[in-house]
Parts: sequence; C-alpha cells; structure tokens
Amino acid sequence: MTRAKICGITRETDLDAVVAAGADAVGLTAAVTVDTPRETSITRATDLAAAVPPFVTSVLVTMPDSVDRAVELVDRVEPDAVQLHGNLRPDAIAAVRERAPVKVIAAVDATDSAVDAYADAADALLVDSVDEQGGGGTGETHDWERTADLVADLQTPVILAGGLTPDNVAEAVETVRPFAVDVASGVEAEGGVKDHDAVRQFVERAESAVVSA
Ligand SMILES: O=C(O)c1ccccc1NCC(=O)[C@H](O)[C@H](O)COP(=O)(O)O
Repeated sequence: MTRAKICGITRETDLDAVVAAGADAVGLTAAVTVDTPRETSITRATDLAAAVPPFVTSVLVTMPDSVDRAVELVDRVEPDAVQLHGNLRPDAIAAVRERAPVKVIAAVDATDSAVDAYADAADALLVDSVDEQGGGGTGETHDWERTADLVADLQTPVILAGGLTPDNVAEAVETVRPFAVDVASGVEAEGGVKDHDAVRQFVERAESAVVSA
C-alpha cells in the first residue's frame, strides 16, 4: 500500500480532517524562505505537531540555511520527521540526520543531478517539482517515468510530490510505485485551506491504487 502525506496544514480543523481521512503523515510548513500561503509560524507549527495523534507522522517542512538552524527548528517544533528544502548540500543533510533526533527527508527537484548523494544522506527522498528558489508547493508535475527509474534504482524510500491531485494520484502511483505520495496545493479549497472532500479522495485513491508486481 502506498502511504499518503498531506502537506501545508495551517489549521486544527484541517489537521482533524486529514487524520480522519487516514493520512499517514501531515506536513507543517514553517521558516521557509519563499512566499507561500501554507507557511505557519514556528509556534503554530509546534502546537499543530503536538496535536498530531499517535500513528500519524508529523513532518516539519522547512528551508534552513545551516545545519545548526535545522537542528534548532527540530528542537523547537518537536516533529517526528523533518523535510528539508532549499540549499543544504548532501553533507549538510547527513549532518542534520546525525544531530537531530528525527528522521530526515531530503526534498530534491526531479532533475537534480546529485539525487544519489541526497538519497545516501537522508532517511527518505522527496522528489518534487521545485521552483527557482528551492521551494515546493508548485502544483507542477514532472517526468514520472524518470522518477520511476529512481524508485527502481534506489534503496532509500522515495516520496513522489509535485502537482498531484485526487484525479491523477492513482496513475502516479501505478507509474512511479513510490513509497509514499505527497500533496499540498492539489487538495486545497484556497491557499492554506484544505478541501476536506479532496483530502479524503486523495488518501483513498493513493492507498487503493494498484501496484502491479
Ligand atoms: O507548500 C509550499 O508552499 C512549500 C513551500 C516551501 C517549501 C516546501 C513547500 N511544500 C512542500 C511539500 O511537501 C509539498 O507538498 C510539495 O512540494 C508538493 O506541492 P504541490 O505540488 O502543491 O502538491
């Protein structure tokens, strides 16, 4: 079964809906260097992370400029995992993994040539359609066949992200066969506010998509 992460939760009511829909993970976006309606304050991310129930993974999604800052953010928010976007190189990702008491997900653009190094450095790789400033949440898909090759080649779990919606997630899972899928803008009613029906459909279709042997 393919796991589902719903990213960019800013409100308790959306967190409750995402958990009720059966999502495996929730993303809380804080301390990012791009302008996005999904960003929350560090305090709010901390409160939301504390409200995530057992058996659902809270993921701090952030863009730190150093290893120290990444570790500091994890210490403050206390998530189960941290997802790093931006400019940290693979050796810095590995250093965060050593120092922070959480699993580390490296977010990379699907066309990044250093993808193998990131995969070695992190606990999981989120293959996304990254914008020029290193941010996610673009709503753009990428070359799924290429990401399918990565999934086949790498030992590290691959999370597929970028432009997924309830309408295309089953095809994405069947094509790429990722460990998990991730969505932010594709299940929103408006920026930063989730459409609860879309969240339910996304999780159900991701988890029930058929992955042939
Ligand atoms: O969601 C954002 O606006 C964002 C901004 C800066 C860094 C990361 C961000 N999102 C990270 C995610 O995990 C998204 O779910 C992923 O990029 C896919 O987004 P979308 O294409 O909108 O589904």
